[in-house]
Parts: sequence; C-alpha cells; structure tokens
Amino acid sequence: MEIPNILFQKKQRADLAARSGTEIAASEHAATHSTATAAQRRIFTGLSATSSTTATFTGTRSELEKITFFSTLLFTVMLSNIKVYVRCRARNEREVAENAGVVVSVPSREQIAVCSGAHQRTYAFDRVFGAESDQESIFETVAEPMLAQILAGYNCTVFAYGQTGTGKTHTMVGNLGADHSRLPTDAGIIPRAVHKLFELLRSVPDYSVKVSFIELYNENIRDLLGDESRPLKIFDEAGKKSVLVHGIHEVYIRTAAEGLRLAAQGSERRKVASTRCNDLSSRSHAVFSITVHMRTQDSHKMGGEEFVKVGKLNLVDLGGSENISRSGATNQRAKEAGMINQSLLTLGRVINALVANSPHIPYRESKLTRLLQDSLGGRTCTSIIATLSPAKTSLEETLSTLEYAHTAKSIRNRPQVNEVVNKKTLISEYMDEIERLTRDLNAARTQNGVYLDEASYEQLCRESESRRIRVEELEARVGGQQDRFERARERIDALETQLEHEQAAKLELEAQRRRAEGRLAQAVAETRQLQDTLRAYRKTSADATALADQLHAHQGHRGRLERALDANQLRWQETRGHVTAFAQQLDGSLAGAAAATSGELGALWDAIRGDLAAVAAEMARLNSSSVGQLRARCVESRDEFGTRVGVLDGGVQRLLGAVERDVAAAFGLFLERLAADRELVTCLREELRQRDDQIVREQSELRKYVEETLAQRRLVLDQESAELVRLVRQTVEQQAGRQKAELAGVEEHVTGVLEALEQMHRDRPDVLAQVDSRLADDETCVAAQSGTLRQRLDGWHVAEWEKTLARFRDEFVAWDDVRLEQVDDVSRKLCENLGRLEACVGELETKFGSTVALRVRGLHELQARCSGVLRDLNAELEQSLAGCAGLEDESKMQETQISEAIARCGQLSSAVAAVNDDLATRLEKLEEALGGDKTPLKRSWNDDKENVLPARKERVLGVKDGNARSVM
Ligand SMILES: Nc1ncnc2c1ncn2[C@@H]1O[C@H](COP(=O)(O)OP(=O)(O)OP(=O)(O)O)[C@@H](O)[C@H]1O
Repeated sequence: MEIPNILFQKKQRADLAARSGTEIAASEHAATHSTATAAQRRIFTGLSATSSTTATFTGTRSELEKITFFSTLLFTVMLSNIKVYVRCRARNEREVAENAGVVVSVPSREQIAVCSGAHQRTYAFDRVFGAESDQESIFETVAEPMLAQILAGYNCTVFAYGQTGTGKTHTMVGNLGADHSRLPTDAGIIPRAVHKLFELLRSVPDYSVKVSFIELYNENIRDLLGDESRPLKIFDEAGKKSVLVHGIHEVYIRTAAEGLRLAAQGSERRKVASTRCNDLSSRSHAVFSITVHMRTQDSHKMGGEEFVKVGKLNLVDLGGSENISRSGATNQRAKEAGMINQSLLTLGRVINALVANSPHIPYRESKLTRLLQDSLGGRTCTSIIATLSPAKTSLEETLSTLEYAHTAKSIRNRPQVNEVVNKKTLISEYMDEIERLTRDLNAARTQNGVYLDEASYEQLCRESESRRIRVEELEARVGGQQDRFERARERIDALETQLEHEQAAKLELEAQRRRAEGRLAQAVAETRQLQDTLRAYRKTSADATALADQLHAHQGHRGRLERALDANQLRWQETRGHVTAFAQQLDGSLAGAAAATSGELGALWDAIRGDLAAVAAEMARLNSSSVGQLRARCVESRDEFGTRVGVLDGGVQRLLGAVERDVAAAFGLFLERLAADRELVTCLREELRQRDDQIVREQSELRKYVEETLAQRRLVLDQESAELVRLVRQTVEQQAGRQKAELAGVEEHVTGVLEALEQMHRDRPDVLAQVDSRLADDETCVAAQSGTLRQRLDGWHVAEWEKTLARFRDEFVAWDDVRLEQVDDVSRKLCENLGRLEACVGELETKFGSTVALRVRGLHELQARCSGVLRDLNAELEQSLAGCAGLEDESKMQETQISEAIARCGQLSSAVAAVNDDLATRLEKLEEALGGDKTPLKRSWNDDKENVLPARKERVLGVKDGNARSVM
C-alpha cells in the first residue's frame, strides 16, 4: 500500500466560522464526531424529512457550502430505494446492416415501452435515457449527486447492467482521451466523476483521494493497477458486514489527470486481456473505486480536535448478460459465460431475496455479490444503469434486462455515514502499521527463514499463548456445558418418565371419558330412537291427514262430476226443448206451406173456373161461329194451365227436397253429438272406475301402513320399556349392592370399634386388678420388710425403732400416695381414652349414619324418579296406544267415508247410465219426431258443438286443446 504523501497535508485552513447557517455547523458537527449524541443525530433526521437528493442549489455560496448543504440533505437519508436508470442506445452498425426493427420507445422521461408482437409492455424507472442522451446528462443525473454524498461520508455505488454491446463500458468508462487533464465529450462516468470530485474538493481543506481498479474474471479477482498475475482474496471485515480485498493496490492521486491515467491504464490492461482471451471485456466485471478521506474540525464542541471522514464511490461495469446458447459459446467461452451468468444469476437471486425480505441473502454464493454486498441492501447509496439495445433481434435480452432492473427497484438500502475517525488515532494507527511493516521488512532483509522482528515474534507468541489459553477456557466451558447438558438430559429423562405416567393417566382418563361418551351416545341414540318413533307417529298422522285430504279432494271431484252430469242433463233438457220447438216450428212451417199451396191451387182453380166461364160465355156469345178459334184458345189455356201446374209442382218438389236435405244434415249432426256424449260418458265411467280402484288401493295401503307402524311402535315400546325396566332394576340393584357393601363396611368398622371398646372395658378390671395386685404385692413386701425390720429392731432401742418406724411409715405413706396418684393417673387416662373412643364411636355413628341416611334417601329418590319415569313412560305408552286407537278409529271412519263415497260413485254411475238410457230413448223419439224446417236445430247443435261441449269436456275430464291434464 502506498503511503499517502498528501494525507492531511497542511493546507491553509478554511475559515470554518465563515460557514453560514447554524444547520450547516450542526450537520458538520454531527457528521464529523463519532461521539455525537443520539439527540444530535435526531436533529439531522428531522432535517432530512424535507430534503431530497435532487434538490438544486442556487445562489452564491461557495462550493464548500454547497457540499455541506448536500451533505446535510443527504446525511439523514435513512432508508432509500435503489435508484434504477435505463439507457437505450441507438442501433449499432451491425443492427443497421441487418435491418433489425426497433422495438423500444421512450414515451416519457420515466417510462420505457417495449413492443413484443402485438403487445406493448411499459416499465417505469427513476429516469429513462433514450438514444439522444449524451454522456454528460447521464453523469449529471446518476453520478453527480453521489459525489455530494461521498463528501458527506457515505459510500455510493453505480453499476451498469445489460446485454453485451449495449454500452455498459461506454457509459461507465467511455472515451478517456489522450490528454487526461481534459475531459473528452464522450467520456463516461468514471472520468467525469474523478474530474468533478477534484473540482468539489477544491474547497475542502485537507483530503486524500485514492483509487483502485479490479477485475472479476472466472471468480478470480485481478488487480488492474497492481500485480495482475497475483489473484486477490476477499475477507470479511472484522465486526462489520463489508468485505476487504486483501492486497489490493490503492493508488493515491492528487489530480484528476492522475485518476484518468490510472483508469486508462486499467482499461488498457483489461482490453489487452480481452484481446488475449477473446472478448474478455464482455465476460468480466470491473470495479473502479474512489476513496476520499477528508479532515474536518469542530472548533465549537470538541476543543478544536480534528477528525477524518471517509466516503467511497464504486463504479462497476458488469459483464454482459447475454444468453449462452444464443451467443453460441463453447468450451472455454461457455465456461466463462457460465461464470458470468453464474455471478449474475447470484446477483439476481440476491436482488430477489432482498425484495422478498428473505431471512437469508445468498451474498456468499459468488464473489461479485460479496463485493457488492454493502451496495445491495446495505449501508451504501446505490444506483443501477440498465443498458439496452433497441433492436428487435435483442428483444428477449431487453425484456430480461428490464425485468431484472424493475425487480431491483424495490431493494431498500439504509445509507449510513461512515464512522468518523479521530485524526490522531488514525495517524497513530497508520504509524503503528508503518512501524510493524518496517520491522517485518528489516527482519526479512536481515534474517533467513522467519521474516519477523523479535517484537513481532513475541507479539505472535503472546497471541499464540493467548489463543491457547482461550482454547483451554473454551474447552472448560465446553466441559461445563457438557455437565449441564448431562444434567439437563437426566432432568429430561425424569420428565419423560413423568410424562409417560401422566400420559398413562391421561389414557386411563381418556378411556373413562370414552366409556362415559359411549354411555352418553347410547342415551342419545335411545333418545333419537324415541324421537324417530315420535316422528314416525307424526308422519303416520300426517299421512292419514293427507289421505283424508285426498278423500276430500275425491269427494270434491265427485261433486264436480255430479255437477257436470247435472249440467249435462240440463243441457239435454234445453236441447230437447230446442228440438221440440224446432219440431213445432217445422210443423207450423209445413202447415203454412200446405195452406199456401192449397190457397194457390184454389186460386188457380178459381182462375181456371173463371176462364172456363169466360170461355163458355164467349162461346155462347159467338154461337159457335168461331169454334175453331175457341178451341185454339182452350188448348192455349189448357197448355198455360199445365205449365203453371208444372211450375207449381216443381216449386213444391224443390221445397220438399230442401227440407229433406236440412233434416238429413241436422240428423247427422245430432248423431255426431250423441256419439260424442256417449264417448264422454264412457270416459267419465272409466275415470270413476279408476278412482274407485285407487281409493281401494290407497285404503288397503293405509290400513297396512297403520298396522305395520302400530306393530313396530308396540315392538319398540315393548323393547324400550323392557330395557328401561332392566336398566332401572340393574341401577337399583347396583345401588343397593353398593349401599349394602358400604353399610357392611361401616358395620364392620363400628363393630371393630365397639369390640375394641369392649376389650378395653374387659381389660379395665384386669388392669385395675393388676394395679391392686401390685399394691398388694407392695403391701406384702412392706409387711415383710416391716416384719424383718421388727425382728431386726428387737435388739434395737425402742425409741430409735419407733423413730425409724415413724420415718418408714412416712416414707411408705409418701410412696403409697405416689402409687395412688399413679393408679389415679392410669385410671384417668383410661377414662379419657374411653371418652375419646365413645366420642369417636359417636362421631362415626353421626358421620356414617348421615351418609347411610343420605344414601338411603338418595336410593328412595332414585326409586321415586325411576317410578316417575316408568309412570311417564307408561302414560306415554297409553297415550300412544290411545293415539293409535284414535288413528284406528279415524282410519275406520275414513274407510266408512270411502265406502260411502264408493256407494255414491255407484249411484252416480247408475244415474249416469239412466241418463244415458234416457238420452238414447229421447234421441230415438226425436229421430221419429223430426220433420219440416230443421235450421234452428242445426244452429243450436252447432253452437253446442263449438262452445258448450268443449267447455263441458274440459270441466269434466280436465282436457283442453287436446292435451291431457291430470285432475288429481
Ligand atoms: N449510447 C451509445 N452511444 C454511442 N455508442 C455507443 C453507445 N452505447 C454503446 N456504444 C458503442 O457500442 C459499442 C459496444 O459498447 P460497449 O463495449 O460499451 O458495450 P458493453 O455493454 O460494455 O459490452 P460488453 O458487455 O461486451 O463489455 C462500443 O463501440 C460503444 O462505443
């Protein structure tokens, strides 16, 4: 690592007090002091609430103020989504040559639309750059705001993602130009960032800038600024979530030109490698990092102490995301593409896991994601530029890139300002490091084998010893843990045993519960059976009611039939009246016609007679002179008369013919009507017969059903009552058995107690006798002793003897008192024991007596309840039987009603037959009586045929328009 020769160089100190605005001072304070209080940090959080990274700064403030302002705004961005930009280039030469169609359009600054066949998909991003966008506008939108964040002490990352040849390198690196002190027009983000950074740093008093440039190829990290041949290793930074690239060559730069020179050098190396390895650039990822250290000072709060804050910008040019199969890659190239796609796939998985808030983020699955770990879901401000081709030939990759970028939009980072380090501490750390390295260097120069100086070696030994002790401590802790584990295991075993007992108890309880449930289920089933029986009863009665309703309906129908027959009869009477009237009318007409004809004939004869008289008179007057003329006139008159008679005869003949035709037609119609009526009557008869059969069938079914139901009910009731009686008997017997057993137990106990008492009573005289015998023994002993004493005292002085005797007597009295007290004591204790025993017996009597009485009462109550239940059941049974009897009566009544109805039907049938016969007779009579004008009869018959008959037929048979309809 190069030693920064410009680190903390003593530039002329900017006049910090000149900074305007208390918030700027406050922001610097909070941003520069690691010891800043939580309250101070909260102040900045509050400030950020109204801030925005896109806020523009106008006015005449110095660059420093501008930086500080941005840093104030950006410092407290606590949770921000990754910003995603899209850049779509114009068609390249190849695509133009192929005449590839354009499928991408940019409808607005935040939207991009892709036409895939007939469909168009639109995606929204933070900003979309079309083909017309230049490098500068992209830098200003994407990277420039990040520089302000870096100066505020944040880490920022911009990475370009997209298909090969869509302009990732163009966007990130672009043209670096030959003269590195000036920016070419098509310079990319890296050179522009370096230039802009140095512009901004002009107003920072002390700072240092270092850059690194690495390449990730086939999961190997290569240093593009250092020794390329030595692959670099990644380590997790102790105590942090970020990673360290061990041995990376970081070059301190003083000017932008130096930065550009290094960028160009790295890019050149990458290009050379690319040429060597056949288009490597599209198969490797490159990371250009700029790290800025800035000295800050708080003259107000920290006594002028100096601190160093750090900001870092990572500019990543990812490898191409093209499809392997489509690129036609094989062998080495396929492996490379696989690696590229592997790391990009892992990047995709990391993005998806972050978006889904997954507990595990697979950062460690590729070096790329390890390097970008802090930039994805970490403390870094991150932007992604997705690059696209507009050509139709790249449609699939374009859609894939857009989906990828769209998902990444949802990742949320928590940008945090880097830890601010006290300058002195930092310098001393650096000095220690330099010293250590120098020592190692010297040791390496002077010694063979181990390239360490003694202090380092001792340090190493100390560390090793410390580690050994640590290992021992850990082993001891493991031993302790194992003991605890054993104890825990024993406890678990004990608990398991207890658990087994409890489970057995639980199983027993379960079995009891199941038995109880079984009993309950049996009771429920019995109740259900009873309910079923009740339901069957209800159904029977409902069926009976329905049958009664049906019978009523039959009766109603019968009534309708009767009414129809009555109406028919009436109609026949009417018809007969019509026929009679017609006959009379016909008679009158014929009589009138005969009278008219005879009148005409009379008039004719009169006219003839007048003519003959006139002829005779004429003859007389002419005296037979003109007999010939007269004869001629006579012949003429005779012919004329004959003609007139012929005409008259023809009229009469025509009249008679018409009357005959009319009568024949009327008669035909009448016969038709008669046939129809006969058919109707036949139908009615058939229907009556069917209904009668149905009624008989239903009646027999009903009787059978009622009988079966009754039989079943009787059977069920018999079974139930038998079961109930059995159950009650069993319960009573069980109860009685239990009570008996209990009573026997109580009796036994009481007997035992009484026996013990009696034994004590019996033993009492013995005990007293024993006491008495002991007293007697004592007295005997005393007497013997006194005899012995008397004998001994014979030789003694009487006075002494008497004294001794008196003393002895006193002693004896005292001893006797003690003995008596002892006897009293024993006797008192015996009495007490006796009293206690009697009390105990009394207690037992009270207790068990009440229990027994309770049990007996319970038994009586149970018996009473059972009797009540039996009574209720008997009553219910009787009620049910009464109900059955009622049903039987009802069914008998219905039978009677049905028989009556059948009888009425028979009567009706005979009445109909009679009416039929009557009609036939009348018809015959009518046939005989028919003659004269028959037109009224025909009209009446036609009216009947068209109106009355169909209505009547419909009423009677339920037939309309030829469609059969059930009357039931
Ligand atoms: N927006 C653009 N304007 C002008 N030229 C562009 C643009 N984008 C890309 N190009 C040109 O297209 C070619 C390929 O671009 P570039 O090498 O940047 O693609 P890439 O995505 O980095 O490809 P790879 O993944 O293979 O590295 C270059 O010649 C570049 O100059």
